[in-house]
Amino acid sequence: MELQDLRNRIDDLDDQLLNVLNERMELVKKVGELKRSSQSIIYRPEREKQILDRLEKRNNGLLTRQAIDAIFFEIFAVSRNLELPERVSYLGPEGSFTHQAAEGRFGGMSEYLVLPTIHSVFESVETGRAKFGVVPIENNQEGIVIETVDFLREKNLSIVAEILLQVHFTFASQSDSLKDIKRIYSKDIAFRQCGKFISEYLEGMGIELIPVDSTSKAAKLAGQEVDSAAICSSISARLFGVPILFDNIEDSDQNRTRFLILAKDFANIKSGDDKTTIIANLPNTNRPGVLYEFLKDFNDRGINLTKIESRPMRGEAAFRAWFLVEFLGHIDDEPVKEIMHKYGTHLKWLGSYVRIS
Ligand SMILES: C=C(O[C@@H]1C=C(C(=O)O)C=C[C@H]1O)C(=O)O
Repeated sequence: MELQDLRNRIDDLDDQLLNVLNERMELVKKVGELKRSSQSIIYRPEREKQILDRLEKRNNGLLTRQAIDAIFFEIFAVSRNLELPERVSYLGPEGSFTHQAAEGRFGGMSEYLVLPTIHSVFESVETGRAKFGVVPIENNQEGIVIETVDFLREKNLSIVAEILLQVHFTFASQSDSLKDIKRIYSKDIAFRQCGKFISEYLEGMGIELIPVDSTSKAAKLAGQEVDSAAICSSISARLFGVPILFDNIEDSDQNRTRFLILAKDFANIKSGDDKTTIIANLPNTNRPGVLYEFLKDFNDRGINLTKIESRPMRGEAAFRAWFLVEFLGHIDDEPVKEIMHKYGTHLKWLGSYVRIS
């Protein structure tokens, strides 16, 4: 078939797609009206998951699950904006991995509020300046993001969903020869995560490694100086127009960051494959076995714990800790309810949401 024939057929299909999408939007609009009249929540991650799972099962074409997710997350985001535009804040700067995570879930059309600190993201959601906030919570090579964990306890926000992002770093510079590069900008954590690339390609060349606040700031600087380079995300290299010389330069291809979407007073309906996050301020009984007994309650009920992170009780002279605890299951599951009831105000429920990781 000739190129023009193929393109004509693509045009026909696009016409059909456009009609079907418009038809879908009509239905979404009606759902929006129903939700508004019953004051219910617009964003339903568990419904979106159900749609994606169903499509994956039905799929017999070239599209991978990842591709289906990417296309449909965009459709969902456009739909939600039609139901009610909702602003999303995220930990910036633009081009950060959190930006990438937020856009992956809320699409290119949402209104974004770029904020400089994790604290300001929490605050924007608390004050209602944004409906949703996106923050990192952990990296599987570097561990927990302490600021996020501490604000989860301090503030009164709910976890709506989690996002998992595979972290890839690129080496970007306006110079096309490594010999001409005098300095590399990046975040200290990124220098660490790309140690092998740096020692194999750049050692002994007298190149200075300069840590800056964010990888997108690194990209911005590398865009202003021809003899500099940045180790940054591909999204920020593109944002600042710095050519990418090497892609995926991280030591480990297992490098993933987990992000949380936060909102005020949000509760998901059970999806059947959920995760729950709670804060445990266990009773200060001064007897052995308090933590052991708490964990045993999960074990006895066959609840799979996925994380326990210990943090200090600030403002006390004693060395006491509180815990961020995550497990598989939903707050409406009977065994989970039992534990919540047993410990009462010692536990704070942050959310039950569709499990991704
Ligand atoms: C249309 C709805 O609202 C939102 C949009 C969805 C969609 O586009 O299919 C799905 C879930 C919600 O996040 C719905 O709840 O069904």
